[in-house]
Amino acid sequence: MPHVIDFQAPTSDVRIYGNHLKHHKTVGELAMGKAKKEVKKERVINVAIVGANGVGKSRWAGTFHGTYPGYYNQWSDHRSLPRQSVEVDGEVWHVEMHDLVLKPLWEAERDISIEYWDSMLTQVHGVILLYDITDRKSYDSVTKADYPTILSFRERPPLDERSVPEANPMDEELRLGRFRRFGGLLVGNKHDLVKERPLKREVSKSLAQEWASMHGMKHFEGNTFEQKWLISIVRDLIGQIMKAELRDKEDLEQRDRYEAALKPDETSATHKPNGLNRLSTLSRSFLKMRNALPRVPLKNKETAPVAQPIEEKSQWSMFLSSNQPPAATN
Ligand SMILES: Nc1nc2c(ncn2[C@@H]2O[C@H](COP(=O)(O)OP(=O)(O)OP(=O)(O)O)[C@@H](O)[C@H]2O)c(=O)[nH]1
Repeated sequence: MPHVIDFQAPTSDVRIYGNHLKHHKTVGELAMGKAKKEVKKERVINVAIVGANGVGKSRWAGTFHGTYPGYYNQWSDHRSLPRQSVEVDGEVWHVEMHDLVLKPLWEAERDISIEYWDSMLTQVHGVILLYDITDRKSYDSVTKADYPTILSFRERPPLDERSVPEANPMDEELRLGRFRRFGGLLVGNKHDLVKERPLKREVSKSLAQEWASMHGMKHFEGNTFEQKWLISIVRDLIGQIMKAELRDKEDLEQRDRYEAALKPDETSATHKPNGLNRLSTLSRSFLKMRNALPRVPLKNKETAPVAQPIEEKSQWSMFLSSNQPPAATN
């Protein structure tokens, strides 16, 4: 699995969907007149902007990509989506923003293409949960329906494995593509409206902040007017993506160590798990120590003390065994 820490050399073309989404490439730019080669790390990532109709997703994506108020329609051709470059710590991240309405999914509409959603929701690196702060329903739907829907797609096995029950659920594809953590942000849009008329606010900031921190996310409020601000939000999201991938990497390494410990050792005649062989050094030194101790002969059966049965007494016996009152002490 590609990780942020471990950038790979370019291999193939960067297509839109599939694991190659996470493709990293390294480009070297030979600065004119300079002997030193300046290397910049680049990466293409996909971000989903999710929310109810009318919260401002298209405008958010359009302003972020610098195409608003031009035509922006993600349904027409995914391959023509623009990429916005965001620099974080000297690394360039080319971000593709996909504006998604998940309502047809959680309402289980019949004519939706599950393959599309499956590839989309399992492959995105980051998610912006967008709501309109003047519309409580939009907040409820993004937190109570959209977010759980995304999680449900990330957690289930790939479509092709669902039809093959005996497939190993932990194969390479699954290790890399599924169960991946993602970066997430909760963003309240149309803040300009409450600035002018505070009574229009339907979602309190503290409520949204609390929800976000409960789900390990950051929360922001703003509007879609300024590209600079939207880029700064995405920069934050990239930070979350990096953290998520680091945690995934740690999980995989831990699981690899665990699996390696359980693998049979080919050099040994008896197929002891590697873990036991590793332990054997420890157990050998323990045996050495034990053998070095002075030997105490074991008592045979006759000389060994015989355990005496404990006389069973009622818990009240101390009061009942004698009718004599305790002798007075002078
Ligand atoms: N006041 C204000 N209006 C906004 C803001 N962002 C978007 N809008 C307006 O909200 C309306 C809906 O915006 P869209 O970007 O089409 O919303 P959407 O979420 O893509 O809606 P659907 O395409 O129906 O899913 C438009 O009239 C936008 O101009 C904002 O930050 N402030």
